[in-house]
Amino acid sequence: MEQNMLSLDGICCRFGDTRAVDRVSLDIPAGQFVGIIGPSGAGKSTLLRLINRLVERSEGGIHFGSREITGLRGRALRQWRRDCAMIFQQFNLVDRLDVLTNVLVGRIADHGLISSLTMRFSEAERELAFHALDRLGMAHKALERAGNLSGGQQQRVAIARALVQRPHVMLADEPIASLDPGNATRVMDALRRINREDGLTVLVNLHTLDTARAYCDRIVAMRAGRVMFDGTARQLTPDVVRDLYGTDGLGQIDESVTSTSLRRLELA
Ligand SMILES: Nc1ncnc2c1ncn2[C@@H]1O[C@H](COP(=O)(O)OP(=O)(O)OP(=O)(O)O)[C@@H](O)[C@H]1O
Repeated sequence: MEQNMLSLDGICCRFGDTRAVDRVSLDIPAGQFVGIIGPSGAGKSTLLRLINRLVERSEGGIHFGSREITGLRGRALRQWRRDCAMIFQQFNLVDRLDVLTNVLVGRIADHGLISSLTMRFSEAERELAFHALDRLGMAHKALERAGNLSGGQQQRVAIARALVQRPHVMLADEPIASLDPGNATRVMDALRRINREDGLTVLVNLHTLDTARAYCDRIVAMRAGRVMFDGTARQLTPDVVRDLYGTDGLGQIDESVTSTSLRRLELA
């Protein structure tokens, strides 16, 4: 098995009668930048949460290289959660702490209880955190209160916090959904740069087709828990988009997949 290949094999997740994720199988090679698109309720968030075990699968398996993920417990599960860092639409920073300390929180999993509680970090860790901020163009804000930053800046700090975990996989659940276009571009650029420079696998849930087409090596489209399309941006033709979101047009399309982006696709 290819080292660090993330493999989902017939993975299912049910909530009562709802099949949030329904028999999804994907092989994601190390270093791929994968965008997951689809209408609201398609199962995109649940898929990412299954991978990092925030929700449990009903059926199927997940492997990372030779490691079987769905059975991990205790220490091994904590290690896996470090290996696949997650970032969210809400940046989840501690507003009243400074930016550097927020990034250092990403190291806490490596600490014992006492040093975590007192938040004592080594000089090497502080340097690591500072370096991560620098890569995201945020080093100059290191000592500022996190709550004073803009949304885009907070999301870049959240990415820096994820990076100091030294993950192999980055799971990003709608990381730009609450950002203006300029900040959305800065965050997506940062994710792609890290993906290219570190060979980090990135799975990102996106609401806009244009962004998925611009950034992703591979686009996976979901509807009603199933994978309806898996291919490159070039293969995601207007016909495929219409099939995905329904022929009766924009009514079924998630509102942020705008008519403008669809029209642009049609003209392409
Ligand atoms: N914890 C839960 N309990 C019950 N149902 C859930 C839970 N989480 C998700 N669901 C349901 O599973 C389905 C898939 O939800 P999910 O959030 O994964 O979709 P999504 O594609 O990420 O949607 P969105 O783009 O709106 O965030 C939906 O029908 C949702 O209502």
